[in-house]
Amino acid sequence: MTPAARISAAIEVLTDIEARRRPANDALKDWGLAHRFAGSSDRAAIAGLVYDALRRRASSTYVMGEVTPRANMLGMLRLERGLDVEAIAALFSGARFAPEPMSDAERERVAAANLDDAPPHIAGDYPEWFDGSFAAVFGEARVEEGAALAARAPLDLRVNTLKVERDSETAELAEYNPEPTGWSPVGLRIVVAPGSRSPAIQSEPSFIKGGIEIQDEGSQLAALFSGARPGEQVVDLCAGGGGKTLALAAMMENTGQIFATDTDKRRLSPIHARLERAGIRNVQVRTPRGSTEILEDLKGVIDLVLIDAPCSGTGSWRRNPDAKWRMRPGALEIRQKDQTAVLDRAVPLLKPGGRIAYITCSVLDEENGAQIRAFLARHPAFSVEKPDRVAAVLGERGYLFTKAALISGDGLLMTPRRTGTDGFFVSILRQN
Ligand SMILES: C[S@@+](CC[C@H](N)C(=O)[O-])C[C@H]1O[C@@H](n2cnc3c(N)ncnc32)[C@H](O)[C@@H]1O
Repeated sequence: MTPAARISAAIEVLTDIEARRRPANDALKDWGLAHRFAGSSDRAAIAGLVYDALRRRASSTYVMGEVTPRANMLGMLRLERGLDVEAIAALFSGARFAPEPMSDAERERVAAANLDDAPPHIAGDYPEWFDGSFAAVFGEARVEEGAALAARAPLDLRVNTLKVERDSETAELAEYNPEPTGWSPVGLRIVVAPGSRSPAIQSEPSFIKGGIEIQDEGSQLAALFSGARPGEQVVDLCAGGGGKTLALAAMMENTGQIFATDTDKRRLSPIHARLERAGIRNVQVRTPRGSTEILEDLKGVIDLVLIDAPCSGTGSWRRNPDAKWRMRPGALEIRQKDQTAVLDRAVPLLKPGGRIAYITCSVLDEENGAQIRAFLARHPAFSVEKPDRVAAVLGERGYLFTKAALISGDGLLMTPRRTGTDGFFVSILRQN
């Protein structure tokens, strides 16, 4: 396909996403099924265009003065890809399979595109109803924080230290030029150029043999900050597919015991194959059974309960750029109720002096600090561990990390702008 034909296809996919309010991935898959002639490079390029357009939807449509998939694409090519008017006109040529030529008004808009007078939610590319929440956390920096959350994310890997070392995996994956992550001692980062195919990591021998897992550096750090130690008794209460469980098992050197559960059986099911591949022997999966409390026998004996809480996912907008436009205020309220319930469920499991690691991939205080403050009001026997102690697990980089992250009395917040990771909040609640 020509570059112009790819743009037409991407506009078609954006139109489908908007008309049927469906996830970008589903719309892209359907397009692929209906256009089997398109090769894998074409598909990757079209997906790159669609995701970049979604990342910059508010700012692109603002500069073009209309909210349509075509305006979204034109504005994105200018603002995100940095193409000038003539380069865009060459793509919007009206030739066979190319989009219609730009009108005079469109040319003028593209030429004059700038965000100098745009309101924060437009320049930062986030939904307007989040503006109050973003202002509460980031103040004047919310435009830059929003823009960093709208940027493309690198591909991060966690090296499974139960099987291999970071240096050997760096050599194994040399064709992708992986770099050690800045903070996590077990992370590798691969930067993917815009519109290029993401490396097929799942087909790599390193992955198949359990040497690496795909996991954002922020998620790796959240697991590290729990301070899980060899020999401990740990509950992973929201284990889902097991990303954090696997990281905890490696930190605990396959000793002690991790009880992994989740309220949703389907989300839990991939964990079995992942544990097997990673060579993990200290995890017991507790699959939920109706309304029975499956953790009854663990009351009062647990050192650490990890809560990777269900949340808005605002911190992972880099990886799910369409999710931010689909989210509604009602969904946030439901998540907050779940978070409160899951925090309270952790308390009776702890032995005296035990701790809860509360984690979200959200940047909103409603799901982070406000949850912690409400928890402390309900459970005065707990206190928040000081962030410098939490970050001490990073050794000498711990100090720099506490300068980079957003620290409060409630915990620490990572963001793409501040720590170069997805947005993650971590609070360690210790029972006195
Ligand atoms: C952020 S995801 C977990 C991701 C997982 N820990 C990982 O690292 O791959 C949150 C999980 O919480 C689960 N969940 C939602 N409400 C819950 C509750 N009340 N108790 C336990 N888990 C819950 C969801 O099913 C979801 O799998």
